[in-house]
Amino acid sequence: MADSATAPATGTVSRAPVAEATGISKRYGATVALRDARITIAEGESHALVGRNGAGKSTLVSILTGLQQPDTGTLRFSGEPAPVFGDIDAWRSRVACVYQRSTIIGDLTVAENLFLNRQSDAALRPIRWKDLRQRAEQLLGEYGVDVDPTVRARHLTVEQRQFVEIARALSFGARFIILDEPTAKLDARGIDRLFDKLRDLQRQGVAFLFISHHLQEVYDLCTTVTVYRDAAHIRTAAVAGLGKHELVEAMTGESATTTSADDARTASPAGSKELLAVDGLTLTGTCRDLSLSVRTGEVVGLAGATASGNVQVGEAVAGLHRAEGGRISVDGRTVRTGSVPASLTAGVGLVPEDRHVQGLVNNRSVAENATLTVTDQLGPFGTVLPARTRIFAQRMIRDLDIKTPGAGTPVSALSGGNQQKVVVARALATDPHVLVAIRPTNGVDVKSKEFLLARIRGVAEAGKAALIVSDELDDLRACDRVVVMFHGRVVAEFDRGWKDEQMVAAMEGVAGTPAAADTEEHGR
Ligand SMILES: Nc1ncnc2c1ncn2[C@@H]1O[C@H](COP(=O)(O)OP(=O)(O)OP(=O)(O)O)[C@@H](O)[C@H]1O
Repeated sequence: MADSATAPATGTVSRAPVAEATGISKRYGATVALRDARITIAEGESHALVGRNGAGKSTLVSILTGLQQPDTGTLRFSGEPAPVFGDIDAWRSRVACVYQRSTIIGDLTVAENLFLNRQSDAALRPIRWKDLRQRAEQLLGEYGVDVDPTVRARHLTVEQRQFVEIARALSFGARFIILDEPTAKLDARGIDRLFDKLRDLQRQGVAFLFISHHLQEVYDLCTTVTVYRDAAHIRTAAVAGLGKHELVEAMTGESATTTSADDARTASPAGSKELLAVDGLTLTGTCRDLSLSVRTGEVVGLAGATASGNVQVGEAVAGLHRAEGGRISVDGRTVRTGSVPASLTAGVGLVPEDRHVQGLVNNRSVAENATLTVTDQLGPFGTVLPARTRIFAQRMIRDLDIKTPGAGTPVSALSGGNQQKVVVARALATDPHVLVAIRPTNGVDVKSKEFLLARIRGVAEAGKAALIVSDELDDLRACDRVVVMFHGRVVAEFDRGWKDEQMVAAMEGVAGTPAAADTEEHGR
C-alpha cells in the first residue's frame, strides 16, 4: 500500500529522516518477529507504531535502539549509517528510549539516576556531589521537569519518574525518542501532562516514535501512523486521513466489526445473590469505611485514578492487604483479610496489576505459568503430570488466542500482550467465584481486548462474579455497573450508558460530579 504521510510540504528544505529502517528481518528460532519491515521517521515528526500483540513492535524498538542486531536490513539516523553494534554512547546520542517498565532506580536520588555511570567527568575522578546536583537542576530545568534532584527516586510518582527518564534519555543528545507504551501506568491527568510535555519537545524539534494500544492516543498526539501486522509493515499513513475502522482493519487484516463488549452484554440474571460483599472496609492510608457489593452474574467496575485506592481495594479482596476495619465476605462467608491462601480458598481469583512483578515466572514455560494456580488438578496425590499440564495449557492458549510457538515456550519469549493473556488465563484456571481483575487489558491490542473482556464476562455468565479494577474506559464499558473511587471514597456509581466525559470527571473527583446526576437523567 502506498505511503502517504511523509512527504515534506512544498517549499521546505527536505532533510534526511531522523531514523530510517529498511528491509529489517529478525527471527527467534522458528519465530519470525520481523519480515522485511520498514519505518521512516521524519524530523520533528510524531509517528505512531501500532499493531496487534506479537506484531513485532518491541523487536523493532530493540533494533532501532541498538539492543539487538537485525538478521537483515539497514538502519540510518539523519542520513548516516547506524553506529556499530555495542557502541552504546553512539547509539544513545542518536536515539533515546523510554520503556513501559521504568529503568529508574528507586534507592538513588534523581540526580544520581540522571547521571548514572557518568557522575564524574573522568573514570578515576571522585564524584562532586554539588556539581552533580547543579547539573541535574540544569537538565531538569531545560526540559521543564519540576522535580527536586536530591530526593530518592522511589518517592516520585510514576509520572515524575517518566519525566526524569525522558530528560535523561534526551540528555545524551538525541533528537529522536521512542516511547514504548508510555501511558500504560498513567491516569488521565498524567497522560494529559505527558502529552503536553511531548508537544513542547516536539516544538523544540524532537521527533517521536510512539507505541500504544490506545488508538485514541494516536489520534490525539501523532501525525503519522505505521501499522505492522504479523511481522510485516502493512501501511504508513497520515493520521488525519485514516479513520479508526480503517486503522483497526489494517491492524487485524479483517474488516472491523461493530460488535463490542457493549453489544455482547446480557442483563444480570434474575434471582441473583450477593457473591462479594465489602462492608465498611478501612485500609490504612488508602480508604475508610468503604462498601461495595457484586452479585452473581454481574461484572462490576471499580474505577479510579492512580491515587484513588481502587487497586488496593481490589488487592485486599484478593488477600494482599490486611484490613484495619470492616469485613470482606464471599458467598456469605467472612474471609480473613491479608491472607492470599484464605482468599484463594474462598474462591477469589486475581489478575494482578503488574505482570512483571506479581504475575509471571519468567523462565518458566507458558504451560507452567498458566497452570501455577491449579497444580492440584494436574495429577493425583500432589503430583503434576506433564501431559495433563500441556493439555490444560493448550486449551488456554486456544481459548485466549495466546500467540506462542508452543506450550513449552518460556513466557519471557512472548510479546507483552501475550504475557498478559497468560496472567488472565491463570486467574481463570481456578474457576473463581469472584474474579478480581486489575487493569486486565493492560498492553493488550484492541482485538484481544474484546476477547479478554468477553472471557471475564464469561465468569459472570457462568453464575459467578467479576470485579474489574481499572481506569481504562474500554474495561469499564464492559461492566454492568461502575463504582468510582476518588481518594479512598466512593464518589459515584454508574449503570450502563454513561458517557466518557462523565466517567473521567468522576475519576478526577470533579466537584459535585454532574456525571452522577446526568446518569439519572439518562433514565437508568
Ligand atoms: N527473545 C525472544 N525469544 C523468542 N521469541 C521472541 C523474543 N522476543 C520476541 N519474540 C517473538 O517475536 C514476536 C514479536 O514480538 P514483539 O515483542 O516484537 O511484539 P509486539 O508487537 O511488541 O507485541 P506486544 O504488543 O504484545 O508488546 C512474538 O511472536 C514474540 O513471541
